[in-house]
Amino acid sequence: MSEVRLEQVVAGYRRRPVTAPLDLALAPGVHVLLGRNGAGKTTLMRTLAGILPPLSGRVRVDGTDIAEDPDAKRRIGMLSHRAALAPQLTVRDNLDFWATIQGLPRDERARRIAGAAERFDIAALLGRRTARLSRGQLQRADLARLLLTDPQVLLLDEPLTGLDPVSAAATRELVRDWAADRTVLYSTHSVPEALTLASGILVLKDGTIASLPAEADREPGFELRRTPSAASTREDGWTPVEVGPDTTIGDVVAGLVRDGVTVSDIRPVRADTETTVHRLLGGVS
Ligand SMILES: Nc1ncnc2c1ncn2[C@@H]1O[C@H](COP(=O)(O)OP(=O)(O)OP(=O)(O)O)[C@@H](O)[C@H]1O
Repeated sequence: MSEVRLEQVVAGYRRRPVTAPLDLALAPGVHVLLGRNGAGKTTLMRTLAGILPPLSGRVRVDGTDIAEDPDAKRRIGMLSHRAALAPQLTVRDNLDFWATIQGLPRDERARRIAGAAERFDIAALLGRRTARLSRGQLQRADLARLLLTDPQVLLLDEPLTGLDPVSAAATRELVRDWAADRTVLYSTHSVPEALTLASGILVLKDGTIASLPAEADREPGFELRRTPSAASTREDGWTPVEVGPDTTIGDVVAGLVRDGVTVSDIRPVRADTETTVHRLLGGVS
């Protein structure tokens, strides 16, 4: 089990910071990273993987700075949405090359490649050049590549993109299995996918990260029954009213009286997870 920690990490490119200084600790489990296009999810993941050096700050795995210790960096593996496999090489040569640069001896490489081929159902593809694989086949080969060295921290950048529903479901199952004893950071644009997988949801916006608050801490709101404006009433007869964090039920009633609105009932509610995620992403004001 490994923990990853960001300490005042600014992720970005030369002369172009993408994030503010970030502090974040990720324990084993699936942490889903959401953010609008261009928010910086890939940039952040590449920084966590040690592919892109942070403009400032440190990335630590189990307390060790990955910039100072190659063994700590090897505990992290990243799956990009563009596969990290050379198109002119066969799948077997790609896997063997990857295992070689990770320092595995020949016998061990052959053993692990055979195991990964079975696990990811790519035995029949080992002799094919990766340029000739379909998107889903390439994805499976890249997952096999990633898991050859059994990294304890997995960074998965939109791993289901382009997969058919059966392959997507199988990959989701794998992610759940891995997260039992590994730390997984998983980026996606799908809020429902995030909700089914995540033990924690992180939203990257304007260079900063917000964690989804626990249900009990969600922003409160109120619902009214039988308002005169039937058009804004939901099928169940209740109409949601959004309010600020300190608004009391008395404030809502006073507002209704002032506006001459009659209601038969009023009840406090808390925003559901999906609404809260959309609000954090900036889609709902
Ligand atoms: N190699 C690069 N050099 C300079 N800027 C880059 C580079 N790659 C990405 N950027 C910029 O960094 C910002 C963040 O991009 P990034 O790809 O990390 O966002 P993202 O959240 O992964 O987006 P998407 O959801 O569209 O994949 C964008 O403004 C992008 O233009």
